[in-house]
Amino acid sequence: MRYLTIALTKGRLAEKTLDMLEQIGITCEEMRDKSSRKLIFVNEELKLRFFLAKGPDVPTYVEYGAADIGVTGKDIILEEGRKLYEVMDLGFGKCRMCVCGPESARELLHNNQLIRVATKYPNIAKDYFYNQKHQTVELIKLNGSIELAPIVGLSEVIVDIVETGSTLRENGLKVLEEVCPLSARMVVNQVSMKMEGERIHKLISDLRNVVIDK
Ligand SMILES: Nc1ncnc2c1ncn2[C@@H]1O[C@H](COP(=O)(O)OP(=O)(O)OP(=O)(O)O)[C@@H](O)[C@H]1O
Ligand SMILES: O=P(O)(O)OC[C@H]1O[C@H](OP(=O)(O)OP(=O)(O)O)[C@H](O)[C@@H]1O
Repeated sequence: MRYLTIALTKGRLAEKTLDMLEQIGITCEEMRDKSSRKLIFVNEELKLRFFLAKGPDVPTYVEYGAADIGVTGKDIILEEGRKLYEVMDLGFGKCRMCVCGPESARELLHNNQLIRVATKYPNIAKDYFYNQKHQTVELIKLNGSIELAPIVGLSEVIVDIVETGSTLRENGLKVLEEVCPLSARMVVNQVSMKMEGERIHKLISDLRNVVIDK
């Protein structure tokens, strides 16, 4: 039996992913050790390999087959647009992709004006404004602290993730429009799904029993 390789997302989603795998008997304790610099872990007994990668790299590993399975956020899947199967909503990491800004920017959105939109997610923002709203905007790519953009005058609005809303509140911004709900998803390489279908379907059905909000 060959090893199945699973790519997990570093950061916020990692712990809950490991908890969920543990609930179905797949343990990889070593991965919880934050002081370790080791990148790949093997469970000999289950013939599984795991590694942690940056979110946007997970769909890349899965599309190329370097990982058979991946766990990452819906935001990343939409933004990266890779060829893969999204097989399951894992029910954690819930948040929303939103258009946010000061209250005063609301009318700019309604009047279809040419506005600047700062975001870490240019593909999601482009699809929303161009294909769904039919509004021409200028997109500005940022890499973090997106809420700064409308405060310092870089853009009129942002497209970003909102979870509790505290970052917006503390910076005097509001959700102006909702783009889509987000959560962690399991993705599968298209060839692996055919070649290793039985093992992958077993994993999916085991996970379904422990997923919150099925
Ligand atoms: N409040 C939140 N902010 C950002 N992402 C969230 C939040 N809640 C859940 N998520 C999910 O967690 C993933 C991001 O986790 P991560 O910790 O890697 O954050 P990041 O800030 O995007 O990464 P980085 O620090 O590398 O820029 C997102 O892709 C999203 O699906
Ligand atoms: O609604 P909230 O609960 O406040 O969460 C949303 C915030 O969290 C994320 O930022 P992150 O912490 O990843 O930092 P970053 O801005 O450097 O990406 C996101 O980009 C928002 O800024």
